Amino acid sequence: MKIDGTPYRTIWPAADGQGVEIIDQRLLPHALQIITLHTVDDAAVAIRDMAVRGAPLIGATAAYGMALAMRADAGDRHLGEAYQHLLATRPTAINLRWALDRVRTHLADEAPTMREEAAFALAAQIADEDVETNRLIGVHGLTLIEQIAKSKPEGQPVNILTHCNAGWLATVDWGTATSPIYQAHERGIPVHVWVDETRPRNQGAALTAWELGQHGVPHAVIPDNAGGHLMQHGAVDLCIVGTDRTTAAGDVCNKIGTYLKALAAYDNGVPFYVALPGSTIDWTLHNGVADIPIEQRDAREVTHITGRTDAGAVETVRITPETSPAVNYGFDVTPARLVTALITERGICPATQQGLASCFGRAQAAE
Ligand SMILES: CSC[C@H]1O[C@H](OP(=O)(O)O)[C@H](O)[C@@H]1O
Repeated sequence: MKIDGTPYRTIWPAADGQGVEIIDQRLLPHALQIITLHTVDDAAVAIRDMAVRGAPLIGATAAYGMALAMRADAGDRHLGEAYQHLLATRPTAINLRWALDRVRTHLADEAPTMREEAAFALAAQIADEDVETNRLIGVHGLTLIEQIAKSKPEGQPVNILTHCNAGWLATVDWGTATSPIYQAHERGIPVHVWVDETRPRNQGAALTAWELGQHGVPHAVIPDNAGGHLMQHGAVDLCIVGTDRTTAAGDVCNKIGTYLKALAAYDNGVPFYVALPGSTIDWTLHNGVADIPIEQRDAREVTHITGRTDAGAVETVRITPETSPAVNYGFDVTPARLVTALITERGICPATQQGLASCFGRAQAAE
């Protein structure tokens, strides 16, 4: 997508061939800072510390991390060490393991002398595939927005609620949940987005709002707890969120608070869609609540908040008593029964084992 009119992706090989460049998302919306990753550890730190985040972008960054590792040492031992080092960064987004497995499998068959070039080529391919996959998610999701638009008075916007950031900043480009929104906006369909701020890291307030503003998409940032009220009063036509891992049975793991939004949607008869690429499906799991590992992050993300003063200084301040402990679960799991459907690059899929298997041409594994 564009930033101040200039096309960007979230990750790309440096022009001088000396590294991989990323947008450091920790500084948005206050500053646009591009940083260069030179080593596999740079990539691991960028994922762990959320300079890059979002399941597909985590996967692409890990793939480039493996390439940087091969540049330093293409031996079998280092291949395995790099895999484990990157895998240990964050536990929930399945795209991390998906990308690492794909790269390790590909490199295992290569002579060490060929691994650096092969790894960078595959990382670039993974990035390019992500862009096209997300564009297709938008194409299919657009049909849902078009259907609702037809039922509304002329000029009235389709009101869409989203949670966290499943935008182009969470992927290499387009985003997952935002791709249908961007494509509807670009076709002149009036849309308005309710942007959950998404405590505690405020990916919605800081990233989704910034993205939508850059693209001219009408939106409003809302407290996480406002969505149910808006749904009760008919202000939400549909919800579209992303996911970090979805089971073969359609249970959806996403940023903490998604489950509560799905419950409110279910109670108010609001369609609740989840946008995802096939790479975010964990075909080995069927019970998301029981089996998906939920990342617990530093309590400081809850006890402190970062913002920019009116004078322009970016500061982090404490918002809780020093004596009060805090607990920081990063994700929750929405059972498939609360999901209207899954928007994928293959089309709109039922959130069922049979629906996903059919969409992705897979034999149904026994539960
Ligand atoms: C398209 S994946 C987006 C997904 O990732 C976010 O988590 P995080 O910012 O912690 O990486 C959030 O769950 C989004 O829905």
